[in-house]
Amino acid sequence: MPVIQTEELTKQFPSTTALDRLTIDVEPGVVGLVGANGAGKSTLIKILLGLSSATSGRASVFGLDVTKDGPRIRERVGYMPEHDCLPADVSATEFVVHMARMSGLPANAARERTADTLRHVGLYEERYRPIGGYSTGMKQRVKLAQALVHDPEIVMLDEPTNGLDPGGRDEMLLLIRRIWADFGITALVTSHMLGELERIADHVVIIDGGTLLQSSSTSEFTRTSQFLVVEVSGEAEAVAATLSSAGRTVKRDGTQLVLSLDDDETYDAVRDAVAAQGVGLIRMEQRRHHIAELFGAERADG
Ligand SMILES: Nc1ncnc2c1ncn2[C@@H]1O[C@H](COP(=O)(O)OP(=O)(O)OP(=O)(O)O)[C@@H](O)[C@H]1O
Repeated sequence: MPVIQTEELTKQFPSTTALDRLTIDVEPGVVGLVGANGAGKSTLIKILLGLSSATSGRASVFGLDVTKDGPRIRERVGYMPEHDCLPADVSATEFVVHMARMSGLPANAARERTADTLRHVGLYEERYRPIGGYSTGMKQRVKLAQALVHDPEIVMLDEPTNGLDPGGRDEMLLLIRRIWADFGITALVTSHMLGELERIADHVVIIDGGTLLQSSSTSEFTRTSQFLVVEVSGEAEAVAATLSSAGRTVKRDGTQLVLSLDDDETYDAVRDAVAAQGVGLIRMEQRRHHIAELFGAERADG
């Protein structure tokens, strides 16, 4: 059963249509919600959480209507907001315990769950230091911890890698993947960076100007293309020349050769050319699409 469903969901602000008849189904797993700045990602999350109301259309979480069942939905959902919203002068432990208590956990359970969750996000050592002294990466982890502390069934994470350096981003992505893999908590993750979600998401929903561009499993997005990528240990130029003179269309891409996969004999042609040049064949495989290719390379890196 889908955990999130929307039907013709529309959100009209006075000067802009943030969501325009958006219809999506989200199945359990890690789900990437991708779109450029202003695409409508945060607006969708806020409607799902009952923080904002739709102009028209319907939305449900666990089959519960967001307009009628807000409190019951919020009991089962964790939310990590996009912007910095943490008090500087309290520790991670104090803050996350407070959020756990707000979710209805008794004092002892709140303390235990806080310790477990901060350990899970890698903040156990620093848990008694004031948040004001934390790095951006540590603050993002506190926000993630408060979203997880009441043991939700789904977490909605709005731009969790924002402001992080490449190492911090990788760590955050790994943590998100583990939320699903280790605890079975569905994660709806927004990002304007397509490449990073491709690495961790089971399913990707792409929106643009509030409308759905595509919703597919990640493997469907990254299906194989009609190009063969070849890497050789010796002189790639000579191999390329041999393939060209055998009538093959071949391009150099750095140290790799990329051939149009015209027919089954393409593989044999590569083996022959490699043998003729006396070089080693390191890799020969069908190239896969990257989700970012659908949108142009410039958006792939944010
Ligand atoms: N409270 C509001 N009042 C008026 N317009 C709004 C409001 N909130 C969002 N918008 C507009 O709705 C559109 C969608 O915004 P939204 O924040 O949902 O996009 P987003 O995909 O989350 O982008 P970002 O990553 O920049 O947050 C934008 O054009 C934005 O300016």
